[in-house]
Amino acid sequence: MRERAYAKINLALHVRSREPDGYHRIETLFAFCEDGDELEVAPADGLELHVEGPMRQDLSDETDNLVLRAARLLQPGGKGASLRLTKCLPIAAGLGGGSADAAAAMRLLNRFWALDLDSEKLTELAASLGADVPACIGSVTARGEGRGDRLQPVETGLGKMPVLLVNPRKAVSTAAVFRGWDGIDRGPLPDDWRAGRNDLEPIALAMVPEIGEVLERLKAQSGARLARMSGSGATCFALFESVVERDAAHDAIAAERPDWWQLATRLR
Ligand SMILES: C[C@](O)(CO)[C@H](O)COP(=O)(O)OP(=O)(O)OC[C@H]1O[C@@H](n2ccc(N)nc2=O)[C@H](O)[C@@H]1O
Ligand SMILES: Nc1ncnc2c1ncn2[C@@H]1O[C@H](COP(=O)(O)OP(=O)(O)OP(=O)(O)O)[C@@H](O)[C@H]1O
Repeated sequence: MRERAYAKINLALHVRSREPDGYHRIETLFAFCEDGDELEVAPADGLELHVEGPMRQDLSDETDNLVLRAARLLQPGGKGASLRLTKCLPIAAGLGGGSADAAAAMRLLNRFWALDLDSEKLTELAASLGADVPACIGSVTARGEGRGDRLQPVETGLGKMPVLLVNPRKAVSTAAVFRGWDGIDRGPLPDDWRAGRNDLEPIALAMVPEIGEVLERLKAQSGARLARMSGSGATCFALFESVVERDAAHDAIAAERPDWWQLATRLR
């Protein structure tokens, strides 16, 4: 049995207020790409996790991996599972990689252990693992409020639009970026998300100047409809009218910055 952990992007993200517990109330539009990490499960006596894939080395201690935390959350007495995670998404990148892994583990183990939890129950349980995990359960385009965990599916009309993701290989701490918010509410997420913003973009950009260069290069590509940072960065995305234009952009950026991470994908 396997599940894919779909890469998350925030098409827009507005920060509205800081709560007394330090978390922030946001309004965001989540979208998901058809590619990401892969998770497989096989029978075992206890719980075990093996990590492989190109981004494996950037993950520290495996015991606090979100996949195992998700598994422990659902594990019924006496059941085991051997999980294999193929880590393709960069870590601390604004793509919700760990959150997508946790959500994929919950969907997978719900089937593997025949727990029969509906997606509403999974989404509710997911909130204890992180703000992005509930959205990653369904992995469909949705408006998120509160911490990003109050969800409303929306139809954007974007379909399976081609997407290019670019990360300058600089990890960004989500907590540090939120701490940099100046407390100014710049207004709600508009109905037309294109007219929105990512309020975390200027904060992350001040911490990682390369984000400016990524955005500049994406915006300069022919056919790029919109380029914006995702989540707390540093990954930025651009939407393209055609696969040909997306792939041309990928090749042009790879030629100029072979050191950057890129993923040519589509919205799911
Ligand atoms: C930036 C986003 O990715 C946008 O989708 C999310 O808001 C963050 O999602 P996440 O990484 O799953 O976040 P969590 O693991 O819950 O929180 C990491 C840290 O980010 C900060 N945090 C997160 C979410 C939120 N609404 N306000 C916050 O201030 C908190 O300091 C928290 O300790
Ligand atoms: N399976 C996992 N994949 C990635 N990170 C994990 C995983 N398990 C635990 N983590 C930890 O979670 C932290 C955040 O990683 P993640 O890649 O999910 O964040 P992100 O891409 O910044 O997400 P966001 O969109 O919220 O900004 C890292 O410090 C990492 O060590």
